[in-house]
Amino acid sequence: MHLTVLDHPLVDHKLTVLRDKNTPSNTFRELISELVTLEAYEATRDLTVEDAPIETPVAPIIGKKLSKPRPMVIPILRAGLGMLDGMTKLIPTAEVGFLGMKRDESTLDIITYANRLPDDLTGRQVFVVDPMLATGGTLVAAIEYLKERGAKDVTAICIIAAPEGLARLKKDVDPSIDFKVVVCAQDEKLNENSYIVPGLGDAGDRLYGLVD
Ligand SMILES: O=P(O)(O)OC[C@H]1O[C@H](OP(=O)(O)OP(=O)(O)O)[C@H](O)[C@@H]1O
Ligand SMILES: O=c1cc[nH]c(=O)[nH]1
Ligand SMILES: [Mg+2]
Repeated sequence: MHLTVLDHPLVDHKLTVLRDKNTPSNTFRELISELVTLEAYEATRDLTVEDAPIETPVAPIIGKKLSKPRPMVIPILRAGLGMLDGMTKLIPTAEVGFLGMKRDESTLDIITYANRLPDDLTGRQVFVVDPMLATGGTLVAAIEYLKERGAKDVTAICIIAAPEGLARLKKDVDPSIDFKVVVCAQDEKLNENSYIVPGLGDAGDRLYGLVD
């Protein structure tokens, strides 16, 4: 597993406003979108490209374009949906799949309630987006799901990670997968309810409000 923690003053500034409990939902959504675009710039360094001959108004050149198959972006619902438009702004040709997963807050079991993904992910560069990496249970389950469909190149883009979740990914993600993680910050720890400290609270609730 290869971990990148962004180190940039704009990221620090936006993340601080995002964490603030007084930041309203509309600003929170905008900041998530801006942060993921900055992360995506870093996370997409290894996208494969191929030669693309074109003519500028002045001369012919061999440029570069993204190779096929197109990259796949997979938000983990609900909170991951808040990161989708920031990703597709940067990679407008990406295909988008959806995974609906929810952590049972008392048992921490992962419930998968929706799946709209291609059956075959062989040869695809896959980007999973979810703002919070807490115990790591959700991401481990998501990656296992993608592996069953043939994915071998997976990058997780999260806003905040807990050390406990990163350690779990290191231990539990199959080493045959080329697996990278990009985060804006690695926080201190999990609390007794497995929320990230200092974190930002419940990302899904702050984006979309409470449902239950
Ligand atoms: O690392 P873990 O301990 O598995 O926790 C992280 C998960 O918890 C949050 O989702 P949640 O289950 O709250 O669902 P929601 O997006 O619908 O709010 C978050 O968006 C991750 O998916
Ligand atoms: O701190 C946390 C942990 C899990 N899910 C969240 O939304 N926030
Ligand atoms: Mg939630």
